[in-house]
Parts: sequence; structure tokens; C-alpha cells
Amino acid sequence: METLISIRQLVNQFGTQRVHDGLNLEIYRGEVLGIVGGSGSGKSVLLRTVLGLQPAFSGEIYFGSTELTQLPPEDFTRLKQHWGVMFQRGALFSSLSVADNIEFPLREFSNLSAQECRELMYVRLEMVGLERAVADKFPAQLSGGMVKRVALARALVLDPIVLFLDEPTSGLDPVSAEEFDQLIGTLHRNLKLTVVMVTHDLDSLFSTCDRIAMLVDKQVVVGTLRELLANPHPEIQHYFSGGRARALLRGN
Ligand SMILES: Nc1ncnc2c1ncn2[C@@H]1O[C@H](COP(=O)(O)OP(=O)(O)OP(=O)(O)O)[C@@H](O)[C@H]1O
Repeated sequence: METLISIRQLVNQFGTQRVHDGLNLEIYRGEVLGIVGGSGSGKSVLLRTVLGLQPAFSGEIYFGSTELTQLPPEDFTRLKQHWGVMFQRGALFSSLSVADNIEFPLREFSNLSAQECRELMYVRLEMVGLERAVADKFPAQLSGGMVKRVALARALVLDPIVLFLDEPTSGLDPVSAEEFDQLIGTLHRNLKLTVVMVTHDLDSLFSTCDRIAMLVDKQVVVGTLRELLANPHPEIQHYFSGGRARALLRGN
């Protein structure tokens, strides 16, 4: 397995509250990694630190051979063009049409003509299962599921190597959530993407993720679902012991 992102001895703290304490995590190229943990365990802080939205207190984060925590902002911005990020509520620009939202990174970071941007935008729309007519709509006119798909199209527009998803199915009804999981799985297979997703959704975890990193004791325990289930740590056992988790496991 080739490591794409390596997090080493990461420490994050706010005042005297330590959120991560010597956290180590290897993210492999081509895998779908789910990040889980109880409320307040530090999932968002971990994601924000890797994305460079929040400085690490200490530790190192490598993307390939490049160490990120000391990288000058302009170099980080350039490198992040290879990353697709989808935030929890889609984070679309409400004053821009769907087309302009999806084309935004292209106009920012590529030298493509307006016509080429438009064509690529339509390709991405189709990729996420939306009709061309959606391009002219504004975010307020879309359903929750459509907002997520548009946000995903925008995250994919620069052909990323890695896709970060923050709670991709939150707020969706079960059918839309399942469809979205299937879409992520299809894109992962077709585009050979590495996917890192923070999720509370056990269905997503069970159906889509190759490995799971669970935040426990300010660090992560990582493994396949089977490996985590065999881990005797009380918090891990508790996380997977609810009725819903057991029912899904029986189904598996
Ligand atoms: N900017 C900040 N300033 C102070 N404390 C913070 C800040 N950001 C996060 N924290 C604290 O760090 C801890 C971890 O927060 P984080 O948002 O990463 O948890 P989480 O696992 O994503 O939780 P949830 O599942 O509820 O979203 C929490 O105790 C939170 O209050």
C-alpha cells in the first residue's frame, strides 16, 4: 500500500484542552477512509488541520514527500488544487448559479477558456447524476441532495487526487443518502480517487469505506471494520454496539 498522506505525532490543543495528542495516521492511495468518533472527539479539527484551515499545535503532515505544516501559504494553495473538498452543508455560493459555482475553481486555477470551463462543468454535472438544466438554477432552488451533488461536482472539477468529505450524507433522507453513498463508491472506482470522509453515518461507513479511523483517547485506532470490531477498547465496542450497528453488521 502506498501512503498518500501521513500524519505524524499530531498535537492540537485549545488553551489547556488537548484534542489530539501524538496522533499518527497513514492514508493510503486509492482507499476510502472513514473518520469516526464521538461528538467532540476531534474529527473536524483533524480534517481542518490536514486541509491547512487551522494550524497544527505540533507534529507533521506529509502529502507524498511534501511536509505541509511549514509550507508557505502560496505553495499550499497550489498543492491543494489536487484536492477536492466537500463541506458539510455544501458551502455553495448562494449568489452564483450552479454553473458558476462548479466553474469557480476552474476560473481561479486553470487557463481554460470560458467555453472549455462550461463544457467541463457539464461533464461534472453528468458525473454526479444531475441534468444539464440544473446548471442555470441557484442553490436556494435545489433540494438538499442536489446541493450535495453540486458541491461534489465542484470538488471534482479540477480532477483531484484526493477527495475530502465532511459528513457527506448528513441531512439527507435515507434513500438520498444511500444514492449518495453509491455515487461516492462509483466515482471512487471510476476515477481511482482516494477518499477521506468524516461521517456519523453507519450505512456509509459499512457500505463505502475500506478502512475506518476512530478517534479514541486523543489518537486514532485504524483498521478495517472487522479489525475495529475485534478491538476490545470499550469506546470502540460501545460505538459499534448499538442496535442499528448490530443490524447492519448482521446484514453484512
Ligand atoms: N476553534 C476552537 N476553539 C476552541 N475549542 C475548539 C475549537 N475547535 C474545536 N474545539 C474543541 O475541540 C474539540 C473537538 O472538536 P471537533 O469539532 O473536532 O469535534 P468533532 O469530533 O468534529 O465533533 P462533532 O461530531 O460533534 O462535530 C471540542 O471539544 C471542541 O469544543
